[in-house]
Amino acid sequence: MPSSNERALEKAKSLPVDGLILDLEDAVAPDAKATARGNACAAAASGDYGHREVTIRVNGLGTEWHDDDLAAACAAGPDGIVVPKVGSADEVRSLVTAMERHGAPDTTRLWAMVETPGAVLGAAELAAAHERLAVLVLGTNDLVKELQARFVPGRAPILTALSHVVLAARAAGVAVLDGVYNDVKDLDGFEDECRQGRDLGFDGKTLIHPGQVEACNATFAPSEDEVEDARGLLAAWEEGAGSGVVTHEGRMVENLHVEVARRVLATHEAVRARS
Ligand SMILES: CC(C)(COP(=O)(O)OP(=O)(O)OC[C@H]1O[C@@H](n2cnc3c(N)ncnc32)[C@H](O)[C@@H]1OP(=O)(O)O)[C@@H](O)C(=O)NCCC(=O)NCCSC(=O)C[C@H](O)C(=O)O
Ligand SMILES: [Mg+2]
Repeated sequence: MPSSNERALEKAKSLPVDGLILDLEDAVAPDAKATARGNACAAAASGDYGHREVTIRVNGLGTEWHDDDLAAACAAGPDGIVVPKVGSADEVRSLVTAMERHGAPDTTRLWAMVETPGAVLGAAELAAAHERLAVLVLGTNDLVKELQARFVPGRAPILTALSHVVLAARAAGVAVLDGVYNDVKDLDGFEDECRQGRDLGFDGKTLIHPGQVEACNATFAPSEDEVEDARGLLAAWEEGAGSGVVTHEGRMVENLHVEVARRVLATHEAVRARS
């Protein structure tokens, strides 16, 4: 959300979201940058956002605001500092060095936005560049712009890039969030895109409007059917204790499927505890 929008900052205290990105970059006009920076840092330091992870998206490397944004964000100590248009593993390492120089607490992780062709192509190295890097966030608006592609339902022009970044994140063991859906009035299209992101392996989706929260939560949380199926699969596995393979609902079950079922149930429990 734009950190210049005080009503949005207030509203976020009651939204059922896992995390907040308080933006200083593209959602904030140049003459509002300083006010937005002050708002975001005060919000991050306030402790008013409960369980929600609070992050600040600073302006990108090389912009006139980047150094001041980064210094202020490090002092505020949010859960994460989101840096847009990170281009390479070297940039990740120099960002971490700068965070340390500015005295960021260890609990403040780096979130890198992948939104240029170079970053997508180098995503594996970028994702593994430093242990302080915790999350990759797709910037699909910038990516479509840089590719000179078009927004189309189904996102065929950027599917290769989306999957490539999920592969890189999984290989490095960092989380990965899908990009935003711009048409805040088109809930059907939004739901389709959430489902696609979930199917591709994303951990979640970045949102731009409160009206998108419910559908996103419903898509990324395990459904009742998935939970039921996971419980049945674990029961079948326990019944067949000792054999390397059993069947559940006609499907082969091996220990890797047991791991998946346990993850489904753990996610379900985490969501239930939250709600
Ligand atoms: C998209 C919007 C400009 C729409 O704004 P608006 O028409 O004012 O929304 P509503 O009147 O429907 O708002 C209703 C209430 O909800 C609050 N609100 C609106 N948006 C948010 C939000 N993001 N977070 C929290 N609260 C929000 C309003 O204040 C209203 O509250 P109240 O009056 O008290 O009822 C607007 O939604 C918006 O600005 N969205 C965020 C835009 C943004 O953050 N952009 C940057 C991130 S996306 C990006 O950068 C992409 C990436 O880099 C890439 O390359 O892809
Ligand atoms: Mg962008």
